[in-house]
Order: sequence, then C-alpha cells, then structure tokens
Amino acid sequence: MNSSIIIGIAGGSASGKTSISRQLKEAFENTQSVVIIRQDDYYKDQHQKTMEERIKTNYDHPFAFDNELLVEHLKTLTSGGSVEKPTYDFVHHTRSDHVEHIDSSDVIVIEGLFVLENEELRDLCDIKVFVDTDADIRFIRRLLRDVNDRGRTLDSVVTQYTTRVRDMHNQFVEPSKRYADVIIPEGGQNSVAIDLLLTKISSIIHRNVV
Ligand SMILES: Nc1ncnc2c1ncn2[C@@H]1O[C@H](COP(=O)(O)OP(=O)(O)O)[C@@H](O)[C@H]1O
Ligand SMILES: Nc1ccn([C@@H]2O[C@H](COP(=O)(O)O)[C@@H](O)[C@H]2O)c(=O)n1
Repeated sequence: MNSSIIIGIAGGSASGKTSISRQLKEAFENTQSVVIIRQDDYYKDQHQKTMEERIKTNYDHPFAFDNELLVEHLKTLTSGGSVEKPTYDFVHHTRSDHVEHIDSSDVIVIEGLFVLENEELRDLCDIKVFVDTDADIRFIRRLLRDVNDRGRTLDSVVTQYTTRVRDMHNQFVEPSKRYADVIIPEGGQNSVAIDLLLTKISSIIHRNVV
C-alpha cells in the first residue's frame, strides 16, 4: 500500500459530517480501503469528574479535545501502523471503557468540529472539506438527534445550544471554513458533492492497486 491520504471533514454540530463520512465508507465497504475517525471520540476523559462537573464542561471549545492523541494516531495510521482508538459515551459525558482497534487504510476520513480549526490537524489533511449547513437546520437536527440518541432532554439541548454551541460555532467553527478545498452545502443529501468525493477516493484506491 502507498502511504494513506487523509480527508478532513469539518462543520458545525449536526451539519451532516457523520452522515457524509458514513456514505463514503459504505461505498467502499467491500474494499476495506476507507476508515473513519471521529474527533468526538477524542473528547478528553472525564472519569475523575462528578456528573455535575461534566455537565458544566464546554464541549464546544477546542480545549475539550485531546487533539495531541488524535494527531499521534493519524500519524501512526498514515505511516501504515495500527491504533487503539478511544470511544466516547455521550450519555455519561466521558470516554467509554472500551477501545477500537483501527488498522491503516488507503483513505482515512477524519471528521469533527475542529478538524480545520486546529492547525496541526488541518496540515495533516490532503483534502479539506467543510459541511456548510444553516444554523436553524443544524439546531433542529441536533435537537432530534440528542433527544433520541444522546439521552438529552429538550430543555437541556436548548440551554446548551443558546449558552455554548452557537457562540463557540461562530468563534471557532465557522471561521475555519476559509481553509476548505471543498464546501458542501446542506450535508448528507448533496449527492453531487458526495459523488465528487467518491470519484476522488476511487482514483486514490485504484492508484494504490496498480
Ligand atoms: N441531509 C439531511 N437531512 C435530514 N437529516 C439529516 C441530514 N443529514 C444529517 N441528518 C440528521 O441530522 C443529525 C445530525 O447529522 P450528523 O451527520 O450526525 O451531523 P454531525 O456529524 O455533523 O454532527 C442526524 O440525526 C442525521 O441523521
Ligand atoms: N459530552 C458531550 C460531548 C459533546 N457534546 C456535543 O457534541 C457536539 C459535537 O458532536 P457533533 O457530532 O454534533 O459534531 C458538540 O457541539 C458538543 O456540544 C455534548 O453535548 N456532550
């Protein structure tokens, strides 16, 4: 295998980063050539904190992440190695007890809020994508997802959004759009943009085969 390439997918919370990454992975499911790493899995461990303290954490600030470990893992994967990736538990606001074994791959997709905001991460990305979805749509998607999948109440989602998510998005996520090579409006239903990425990935995999 030639060295891996990294596709970075940034964008606001609930913009559609995970949905797009999933579609890229599914298109190459048989080849095992695409691996997805979620920045969310690199939220700092908070086992030592009480639940009350965890709820107060600002999860929309870059400091909430262990980006040092993420960068180290990406470097290991691009040089052909394997990593034991942490996994995150959104219900308990901390790392889960299990890790996932991840092998290197032709294409590594890294998706998360600050993939383009963080200079070290950004510089590791060969292709930089920003998912650009309007704030009202992101809020509606997040409300539904967090209540259905992340164990949240309607009130807690509204409070978190208005006190933290919106301001942090405007301060850190939105300005990072300027670093993108490709901007995908509205996320997962943009079949033209997804097809373009699939074609690019296909050419990388093919190049590594011949
Ligand atoms: N184009 C879309 N139309 C409707 N719902 C969507 C669309 N894209 C994503 N969603 C839904 O919105 C929520 C957030 O999407 P997700 O891909 O997890 O965003 P992110 O990874 O950016 O936080 C999920 O429940 C997902 O199913
Ligand atoms: N314990 C946590 C950790 C993170 N969040 C929120 O998740 C968002 C990032 O994930 P996306 O999949 O939506 O990009 C971020 O906006 C955090 O507010 C949380 O609620 N609880």
